[in-house]
Order: sequence, then structure tokens, then C-alpha cells
Amino acid sequence: MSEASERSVEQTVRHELSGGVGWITLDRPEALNAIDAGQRDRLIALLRQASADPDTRAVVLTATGRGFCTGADLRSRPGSGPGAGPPRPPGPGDVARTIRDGAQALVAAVLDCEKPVIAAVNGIAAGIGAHLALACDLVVAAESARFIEIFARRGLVPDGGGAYLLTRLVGVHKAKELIFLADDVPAAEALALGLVNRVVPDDDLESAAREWAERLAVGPTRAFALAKNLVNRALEVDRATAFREEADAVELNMATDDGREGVRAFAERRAPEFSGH
Ligand SMILES: CCCCCCCCCCCCC/C=C/C(=O)SCCNC(=O)CCNC(=O)[C@H](O)C(C)(C)COP(=O)(O)OP(=O)(O)OC[C@H]1O[C@@H](n2cnc3c(N)ncnc32)[C@H](O)[C@@H]1OP(=O)(O)O
Repeated sequence: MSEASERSVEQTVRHELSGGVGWITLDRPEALNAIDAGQRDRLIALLRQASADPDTRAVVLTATGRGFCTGADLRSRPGSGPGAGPPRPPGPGDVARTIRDGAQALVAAVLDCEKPVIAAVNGIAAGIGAHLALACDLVVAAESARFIEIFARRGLVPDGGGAYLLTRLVGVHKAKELIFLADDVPAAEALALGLVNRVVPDDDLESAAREWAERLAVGPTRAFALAKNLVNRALEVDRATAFREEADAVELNMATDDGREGVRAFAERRAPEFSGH
């Protein structure tokens, strides 16, 4: 039985809402926060709930110990309890379905979350764990953090949007280098590559993530959601589509309370009070 299955998924994937910020914390440090299917599914559920919850204005994704997330838990097998027989070999399409419904759904839950998601990377981010961090809107890394596109070490094809994310973040040649060579990328190099926004001393990670998250949590939440979607789509659509969707987003936002509050506050020479609606 994997350690994960001895503790509840609520214990190993913790959630706390504080000051409008939803904190999601992976807490299985003894396995460097590798995730099994249950933990993956809880992460997806929490991100989807955060997206819909009006009291959640921003999300921070972090972990305990020296691992942020080292990808799929390669030691836990579904139904691998005592007396379980040998694993059934996957049938045709089974693995592709697992990837679609699992790793890809997890990364999509981050990209589609209608709240800003900050990754506070406390340590090693490997495999789908790296993609979980890199899919976030803002990435703050501890100096000791490192990113590993580790799949090639396991003879695997990157999944969970690895090629999609890396190519957009660092370009074709560097993406192929990271995928083919699977070398560790220390935080400072990740910053130089544009994989992360900030690198801070390990002890300052939580406060740095909290500072950004609390600023976002009092900002124009709907405008952030609309802008996030425009940026996410910017590399996929042509200019005409991008300009049309931008104009539609501006019009949508002007119909929100915050879309009017910002300009009104400026005219009245006072600080805006954004409600998030
Ligand atoms: C979305 C996931 C759903 C999961 C569903 C089931 C999965 C089925 C497999 C199908 C996979 C499809 C999707 C794949 C996604 C991936 O992410 S594939 C990549 C998987 N991850 C890895 O290959 C990383 C494995 N870990 C390492 O290579 C090393 O630990 C490290 C990251 C390079 C760090 O090395 P080091 O600092 O030397 O620490 P260690 O001593 O190796 O590790 C400390 C303990 O943590 C345990 N551990 C680390 N990573 C994992 C892991 N991924 N799974 C399980 N356990 C892990 C490690 O075993 C050590 O434990 P102990 O031996 O008990 O001390």
C-alpha cells in the first residue's frame, strides 16, 4: 500500500481559503509530493471549485518538504492493495484515456481556472509536477527549486501538456533540449529561461507568494480572468481572431461592477474598491 493511501487525500492535498486566497498544498513530503490518481483528481476538483467560487479571488499552489511535485506516483498502482493480483495490462486506448482524463485534465484545470493561479515552487518539480507549476499564471520559485522534464529518464513521452507548455515558454530548440536531455534546471536558470517569474530565498517563498496573491485577491477578478484567457489563446489564434476576442472581452468587462469602479474611482480621486464581480 502506498503511503498516500494510508492518509486521506484531504490530508495529502490540503486546501485553505484565507483572505480571498485559496491555498492548495501538496503534503506528502516523504515521496517528494508525487501524486497518485486520487491526489490528481482532488487537485482538479479544487481548481475547478476555486474557479467557480466567488470568495476565491486568487489561488496559490505549493507543497511541503523539498519536493514541489515529482510527477506521477510511480510506486502506487490502482487496486494494488494486499492480495491484489498482477496489474492488468492496459487495453487499446487505455493509456491515452488515462493521459486525457488525468494529466491533461490537471493542466487544463490550471489553464482554465478563472482566477489567477500562483505556483510557489518549494523544491523539485519533475514530470507532470513541472507542468503543474509551469501551467500556473505566475511562478515564484525558491532558490533551491529545480525543474526536471524527467520523462526521457523513464523512457516516457512527455504528457500533461509538456511539449505544448515548454515550446510556448522557451521555444522549440530549448524545449527539445529539456525533453531529450532531461537535465535538472535550477531555479536561477529557469528564471533566465523565462520558465519562472521570480526566484526568492527558500525562507521567503511563502511570504513572496502571499504578497502577490493578496494583491491579486483585491484586484478586478473578472478582468484578470478575461485577460488570462486572452493571453492563453494569444499564441493559438490569428490577429483578426485575437483582436475580435479582445474587443469582446473589453465589452464584457465594462458590464461588470469592477469594470466601472476602476474608472469611477480615478475620476473621484480615490482608491478603487474592486468587489471581484
Ligand atoms: C497525473 C498523475 C496521475 C498518476 C496515476 C498513476 C500513474 C501511472 C503511471 C503512468 C504515468 C502517466 C503520467 C506520467 C506523469 C509523470 O509525471 S511521469 C514522471 C514521473 N516522475 C519521475 O519519474 C520522478 C521520479 N523521481 C526521481 O527521479 C527522483 O526522486 C528525483 C525527482 C530526481 C529526486 O531524486 P532525489 O533527490 O535523489 O530523491 P529520491 O531519494 O529519489 O526520492 C525521495 C523519496 O521520494 C520518492 N519519490 C520521488 N519521486 C517519486 C515518484 N514520482 N513516485 C513515487 N515515489 C517518488 C522516492 O522513491 C524516495 O522515497 P524512499 O525511497 O521511500 O525514500
